[in-house]
Amino acid sequence: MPIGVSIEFSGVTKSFGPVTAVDDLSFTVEPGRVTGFLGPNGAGKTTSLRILLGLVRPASGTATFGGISYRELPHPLTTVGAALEAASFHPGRTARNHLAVYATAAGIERERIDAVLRKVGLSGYADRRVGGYSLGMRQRLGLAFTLLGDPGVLVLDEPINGLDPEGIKWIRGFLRELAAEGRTVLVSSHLLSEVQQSVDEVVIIAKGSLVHRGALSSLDTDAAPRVVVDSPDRDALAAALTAAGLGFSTARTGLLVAESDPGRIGHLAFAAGVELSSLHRQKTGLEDSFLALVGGGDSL
Ligand SMILES: Nc1ncnc2c1ncn2[C@@H]1O[C@H](COP(=O)(O)OP(=O)(O)OP(=O)(O)O)[C@@H](O)[C@H]1O
Repeated sequence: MPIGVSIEFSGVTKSFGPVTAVDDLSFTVEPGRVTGFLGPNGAGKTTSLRILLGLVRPASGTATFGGISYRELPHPLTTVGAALEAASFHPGRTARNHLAVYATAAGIERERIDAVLRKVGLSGYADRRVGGYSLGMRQRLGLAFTLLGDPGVLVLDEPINGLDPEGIKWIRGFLRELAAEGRTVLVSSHLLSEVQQSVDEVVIIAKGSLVHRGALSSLDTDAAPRVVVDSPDRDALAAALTAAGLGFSTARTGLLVAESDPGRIGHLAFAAGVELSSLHRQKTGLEDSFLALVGGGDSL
């Protein structure tokens, strides 16, 4: 079993004309865990992964596998398995045939083909034409390809995109299994909810910059505590909050106040003669914390 090496981004910056796609990005991804690389559409995830895989040259900084850039790896296919875009397979050829072409080109022995097909649950379909495969089966074949060289590092761009519920359930277990085998698994997604059940760690970027790095559970506590309060007379409530020097934003269910104690808001409203229709501490789910970090607004 190959040992996973860490993925290291250090001060990576890349612009396309006036657009800064990746901005001084630094983080490390460790083996033995599934790490979610998260951010809204356009945050710079794909560009970062393309830089990591030597497909795009950064303006500055380095992205390496244990200190070695992809292009300098002596055996790239046996070190890193990567699936960036939805793989396109010739519809007239079988899964086995596709993998055989790559295996031959990379000098990988034929036994690996059956091993990877088994691993992704495609053994029974190995000799069928890919044209008849469902999207989920194609995704599995793409993953089989990434595993062909038995790499210690897996880099997967939006692998859950487009999968049906059964496929999603399968891939969650699959990613966990790969990490449990000691591999480094980096999985990008623009939806935290999509990968929440598969990842141990998160790297969150927005507008090309790192906004959060830590265990998935760290997202729960990082969100600033807030109180949600509403009144039949919102304007009067807003005026009372402003007069007390409290910052707030407006959400569908009320005003979100940068304050952890609902009692303080209740007292303040009472003192200002403002009737309240609701008052509670905001329940911050992981998704709320994520959206707050990436500037996605309030999902209340
Ligand atoms: N080849 C390119 N030429 C010009 N602009 C680009 C190019 N590649 C990416 N960009 C821009 O860089 C920014 C980051 O794009 P990127 O695809 O890396 O984001 P992303 O987080 O992967 O988003 P998505 O989930 O939508 O793919 C976007 O503003 C995008 O329009």
